[in-house]
Amino acid sequence: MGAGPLYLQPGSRHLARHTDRSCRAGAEAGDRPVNQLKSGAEAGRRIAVVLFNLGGPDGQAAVRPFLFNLFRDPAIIQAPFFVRYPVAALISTTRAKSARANYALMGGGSPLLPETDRQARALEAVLAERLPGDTVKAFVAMRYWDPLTGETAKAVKAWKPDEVVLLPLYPQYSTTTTASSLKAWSKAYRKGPGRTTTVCCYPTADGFVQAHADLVRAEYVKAGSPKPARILFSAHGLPEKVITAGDPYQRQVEATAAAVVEKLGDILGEGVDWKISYQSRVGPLKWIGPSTDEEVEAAAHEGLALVVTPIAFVSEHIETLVELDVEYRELFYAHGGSIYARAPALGVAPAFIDCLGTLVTEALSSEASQVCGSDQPCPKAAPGARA
Ligand SMILES: C=CC1=C(C)c2cc3[nH]c(cc4nc(cc5[nH]c(cc1n2)c(C)c5CCC(=O)O)C(CCC(=O)O)=C4C)c(C)c3C=C
Ligand SMILES: [Fe+2]
Ligand SMILES: [Fe+2]
Repeated sequence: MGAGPLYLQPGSRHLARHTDRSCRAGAEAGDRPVNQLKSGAEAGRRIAVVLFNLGGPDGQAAVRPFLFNLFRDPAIIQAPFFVRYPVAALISTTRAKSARANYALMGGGSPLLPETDRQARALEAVLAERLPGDTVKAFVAMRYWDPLTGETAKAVKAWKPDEVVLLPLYPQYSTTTTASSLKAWSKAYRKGPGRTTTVCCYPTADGFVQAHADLVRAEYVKAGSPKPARILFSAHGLPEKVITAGDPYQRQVEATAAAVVEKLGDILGEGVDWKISYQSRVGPLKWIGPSTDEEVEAAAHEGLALVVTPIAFVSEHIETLVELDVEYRELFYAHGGSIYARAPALGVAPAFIDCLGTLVTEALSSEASQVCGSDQPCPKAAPGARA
C-alpha cells in the first residue's frame, strides 16, 4: 500500500515554511478586507484554483479502464511496477462486472464529475465576490478518470495564471488520495506558470463542519426526530497498515466527527448517540474499523433509528448513492431496523462553498507554500507545495 509518508520530510525546506497560522481553522484570512489580501502591484491577478478528486467512470465502457488506473497507482498498491501492472489488470478485470452493475444503478456512470463541476462554478461565484478585480477560474483535476490531472495541468498552463491554488476535495489528508493527486499534479505542472499554494486539508474548518451539522440535523428532523437513535458518521476506510505507517486520515476523520458533534448538542444526548464507522473495504488486507456494515446491523439489532452521514466525501457518488442508499439500507431493514435515513453529501451547500472560498483566500494571502484549515497537526509538506 502507498504508506510511504510523503508528507513527513524532516529537514525539508517545506517544513521551515510551514507557519503556525497555517493550521488554524481558516476563517480569518477570508474575512480580511480584500485590499489587505492584495497590494496594488497584485491587482488584476489571474487565479487558477485546481479542485482535486478521485474521478469516476462516465459510462459502462469506462469502468474497467478507470479501475485499472486506480489499482496501478503506487499510492493504492505499493509494489514494484512490474508487479503492480499485472495485479491492476487482474483486479480491474475481475471487479469490473460487479462495479458496472453498481454504476448502472446510477444511470451507467459516476455523477462525480457533474457534481464537482457544480462545486467549481459555485466556488468561482463566491470568489468573484470576494476578490473583485481578480479573475478566478476553478479547474477540475481527477486522479483516475477524465478530466485527468495531466490534461487539466495543460489547460491551466495555457490559461497562464499568476497564482495557482491547489485545493483537494478531500477534507481529510491521506497518502492514498490527497498525496496521490498532488504528486500527479507536481509531475504534470512542472515549470508551469504562477506561484503555487497548496491547501493540504481542512478536517475541522468552520463552514465545512457547520454544513455537515446542518444537513445531519435536517435529516434527523425529517425522519421525525426519533428516539432512541444513532448518528453514524461513515468515512471511506483504509487498510490498517496505511494508518500504522503514519497516515493522518483516521485521526482527521475523528476530528471532523468530534467537531460536528459539538454543533449537534441540540439533538444529541439522551436517547441519541453517535459513532464513526468505515465503509467500502476492498481486497484481502485488514482495514480500519468498525466497518459501516457491522454498525448498521448492530443499530438494527439494538432497535435504534439510524441517520447515516458521509463524513469524508463532499459529493454524491457510488459510495453514497449505492453503498449507503441501497446496500446498507437493505441490510438495516433485513436485520429488523425501523428508521434508516441518510444525510446528503455537502455538494454546493453554501456554508461549505464559502469555506472553500476562505481556504483559497487564506492560501493567496499566505507566505507559506502550504496552508491548512484545521486546528489539528497537519502533514508538513504535501507534494505540490512550492519549494
Ligand atoms: C476519502 C475518500 C477516499 C479514500 C480514502 C479512498 C481510498 C481507497 N479507495 C479504494 C478503492 C476504490 N475506490 C473507488 C471509488 C472511489 N473512492 C473514492 C474515495 C476514496 N477512496 C471516490 C470518490 C470514488 C469514486 C466513486 C465514483 O462515483 O465513481 C473504487 C471504484 C468503485 C468500486 O469498484 O467500488 C474502488 C475500487 C482503495 C483500495 C482505497 C485505499 C487504499
Ligand atoms: Fe475509494
Ligand atoms: Fe440480524
